[in-house]
Amino acid sequence: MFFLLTSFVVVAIPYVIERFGLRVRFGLFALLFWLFVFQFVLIFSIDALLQNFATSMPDLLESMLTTLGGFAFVTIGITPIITLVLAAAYLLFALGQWLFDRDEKDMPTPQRHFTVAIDGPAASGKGTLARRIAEAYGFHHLDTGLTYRAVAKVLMDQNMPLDDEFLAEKAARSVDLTKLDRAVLSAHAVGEAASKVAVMPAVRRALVAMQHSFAERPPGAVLDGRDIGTVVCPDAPVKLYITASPEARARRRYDEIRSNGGGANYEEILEDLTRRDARDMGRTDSPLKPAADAHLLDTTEMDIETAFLSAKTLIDQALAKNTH
Ligand SMILES: Nc1ncnc2c1ncn2[C@@H]1O[C@H](COP(=O)(O)OP(=O)(O)OP(=O)(O)O)[C@@H](O)[C@H]1O
Ligand SMILES: Nc1ccn([C@H]2C[C@H](O)[C@@H](COP(=O)(O)O)O2)c(=O)n1
Repeated sequence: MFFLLTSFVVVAIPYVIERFGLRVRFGLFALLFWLFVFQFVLIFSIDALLQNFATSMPDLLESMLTTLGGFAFVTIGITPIITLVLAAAYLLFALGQWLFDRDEKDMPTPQRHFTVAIDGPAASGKGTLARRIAEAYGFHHLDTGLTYRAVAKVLMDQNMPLDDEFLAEKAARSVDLTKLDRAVLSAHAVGEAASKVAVMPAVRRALVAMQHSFAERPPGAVLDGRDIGTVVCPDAPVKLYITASPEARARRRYDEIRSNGGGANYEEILEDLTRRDARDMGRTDSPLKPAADAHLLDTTEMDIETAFLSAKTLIDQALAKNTH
């Protein structure tokens, strides 16, 4: 029993090395190895047998058998050598494969990215929420409204008309995402002009291309605007559509301007927001609307932190799905 068990373990050793050490499935090396051992033992046994047999024979027969034994040893003896060469070649091949696989595993996998798309009307709180999410998750943030404002600012600075699509497209192509100055671009007049240039398809095409590549930055990006979930990032795993009543939004904008030391008229702001909503929702190209799979978040009665916690639940769920 002990002999049987030991023999089994010895026989299994080359297979174990091959299967679990080099992670090769076939067991070819083990087969060649044992074939070699078998051939080797067989040849020596035949040779020894013939030599033994020959000594008990008359001289002539003995020399014939010895010659035959030697001849058999040389010719049949080649087969274990061939087997050995084959086994060695196969072992080298398997070793190479193992090293190659290991190198491939060590290679950095393409970096993953995660996109949060946020849309909504002016002053709904999407920018505030986007910044909060980006900060919490270490994601990049792009306020796409600033890109349209940047186009409008270029045209305004050069006294160019706001309805010339050719000039506006040229301005759009010159936008540098790293140089969007919120302080300069947040002026009321720039926002009004931005809403006008944003209706031009050529401008949108140029800006959407930039926004789309921004969305692919690892480890993740949060983009807020009007068409992020519908056009810029239709495959985003999390899409939020933020709303609030026009009155609540006008109140927030009013408070914002006042707290920055500016003068403001609530009625005028409300009127302005309503006009802006109509233009953003009514244009033909990429109108403001929730994507079919967007989560609606009405923040009229919701403070910033509660809005963030609602978004966080959705993002955490999507992130958990993404890693499985
Ligand atoms: N849930 C909220 N409750 C109260 N105030 C809020 C809330 N969310 C945002 N605000 C405030 O409302 C104002 C407008 O918010 P924000 O700039 O984020 O809106 P927006 O949708 O990005 O606007 P725009 O499209 O014009 O850039 C800010 O002063 C912000 O602090
Ligand atoms: N993805 C976007 C972002 C903005 N716009 C337009 C609509 C707005 O009237 C204007 C300025 O945006 P804000 O900075 O106020 O958010 O830009 C758009 O069409 N698409």
